[in-house]
Amino acid sequence: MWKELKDYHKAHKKRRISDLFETPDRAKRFSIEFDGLLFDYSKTSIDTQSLWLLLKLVEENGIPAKRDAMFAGAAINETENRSVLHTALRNLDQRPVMVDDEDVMPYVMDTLQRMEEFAADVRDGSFQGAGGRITDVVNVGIGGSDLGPVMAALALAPYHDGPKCHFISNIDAADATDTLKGLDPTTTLVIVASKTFTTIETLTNAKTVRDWMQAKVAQPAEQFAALSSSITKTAEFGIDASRVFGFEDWVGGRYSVWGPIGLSLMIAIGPDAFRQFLKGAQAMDHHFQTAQEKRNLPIILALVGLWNHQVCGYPSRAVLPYDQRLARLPAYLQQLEMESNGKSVAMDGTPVSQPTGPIVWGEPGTNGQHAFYQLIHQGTGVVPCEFMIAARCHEPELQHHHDLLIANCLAQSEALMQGRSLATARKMMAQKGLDGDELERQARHRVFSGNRPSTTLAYEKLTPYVLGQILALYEHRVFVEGAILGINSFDQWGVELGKELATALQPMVEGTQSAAQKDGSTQRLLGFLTG
Ligand SMILES: O=P(O)(O)OC[C@H]1O[C@](O)(CO)[C@@H](O)[C@@H]1O
Repeated sequence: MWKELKDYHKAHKKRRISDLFETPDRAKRFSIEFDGLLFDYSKTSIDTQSLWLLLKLVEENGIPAKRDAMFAGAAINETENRSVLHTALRNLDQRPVMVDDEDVMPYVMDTLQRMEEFAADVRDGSFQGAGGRITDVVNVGIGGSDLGPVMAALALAPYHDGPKCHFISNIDAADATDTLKGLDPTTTLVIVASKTFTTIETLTNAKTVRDWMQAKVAQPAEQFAALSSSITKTAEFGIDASRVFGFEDWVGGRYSVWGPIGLSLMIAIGPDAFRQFLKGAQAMDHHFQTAQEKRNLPIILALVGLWNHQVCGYPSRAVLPYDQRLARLPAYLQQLEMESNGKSVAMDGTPVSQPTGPIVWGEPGTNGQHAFYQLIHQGTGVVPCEFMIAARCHEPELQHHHDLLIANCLAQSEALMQGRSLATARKMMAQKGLDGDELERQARHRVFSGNRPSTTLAYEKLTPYVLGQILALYEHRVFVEGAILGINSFDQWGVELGKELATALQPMVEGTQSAAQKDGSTQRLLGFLTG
């Protein structure tokens, strides 16, 4: 099917997206409305025929069966022989989910209840620090043990009514130093978040925070909680089992915000709002499992991605939330998408036949407009843009800001599609009184080629429920893209080599081992940095 798709794209390369709107109901036919969301992909070059071909990819690759296998607990993470069951964490109906003939739901619900009880105790002051009621929570984690709660805590800022959340992730001492500055160790709760509890950044930071606390608190371990799948290692660190919230290896790090890794978020927004977050994701799970393929949001979002990257050959995609509180969403999606689908071999170990995941990047609008949009509009490459925007903001008294935000968001996708012709640019310059060569020269700088694809995901308001929907939508998009590409979206071997080499380099940096075996560049840099 790839060949048919590429041939079709080639044959219609010159056609403009704006011309596709000659079909009067295009905006309706190439959009999906579901549960308060509107996903518009009519401003892409996908037409009826290419959509049909793309849907064939879904059929040919057995996506419905693969999806059902994931939800049912099959070990689809074949390189680690693991099930992939982050969906179980938001399976609030408690439909049984079997792993090795055992229903995991009682464990999931028991952990959720323990988290809720602990969060309630922290929020109402039943759980106290040495200096009294907890005022601040510091989550120490990295990657999937950081990005989800960081992103969601910012996204849901209007719902915060608990202690303030802080996050330390980087091994750079600046992160711990700057985060702890101004915090009172006697009223701070530290959550050490690490699935494996072996990650060097997290363990180093956790020890540093413990030392910081030790100066003022006699028993710092009593103000520590842990989120991990290794109860042995958390015990070795000295954290009491009553404050350890576990999850199994069938929850991947970048898919883990729904369970214990979301504890800091739950403490900030409260257990009820956290349940709403889970409910939004659960609604998306249900939609993904039941909606017809061509009306299925994750499937269509995945197909748009495959069309733009694998078929049209655009190397990256930009995530552009017109929602300041989604400022960390691009970073979250970078891990979700690039750690999942940045692979070079198929499930069976043979080289892939298609390029795999694209580069994902982005920033919120309107800030991005005053930074990199120049390249998006007039650069030589095409960057498919994924806009996001809420119908309503949390600040009704500042509605005029939101009106401008909406106008800007819609203006960008319109400009990307329509562009500005040389004829129009010439007219503009003539109106300015230019003529001859100077008119021509100036006009050419003001041409926008247009015909650049974008999608827009519009939602009612950024509530916990909606955030849950959006994140689950993107998770399933990653799954569909990965399954169609035949790769394993749930391992991350590509991060291992760097970790191994860092461990080997440490004694060389400390000066206890010679670097003579290293390449010339590494030796010279080591000399400069440590000499
Ligand atoms: O939660 P852990 O085990 O500390 O791992 C943190 C992160 O490290 C990785 O394993 C690799 O960067 C991610 O997949 C994971 O989210």
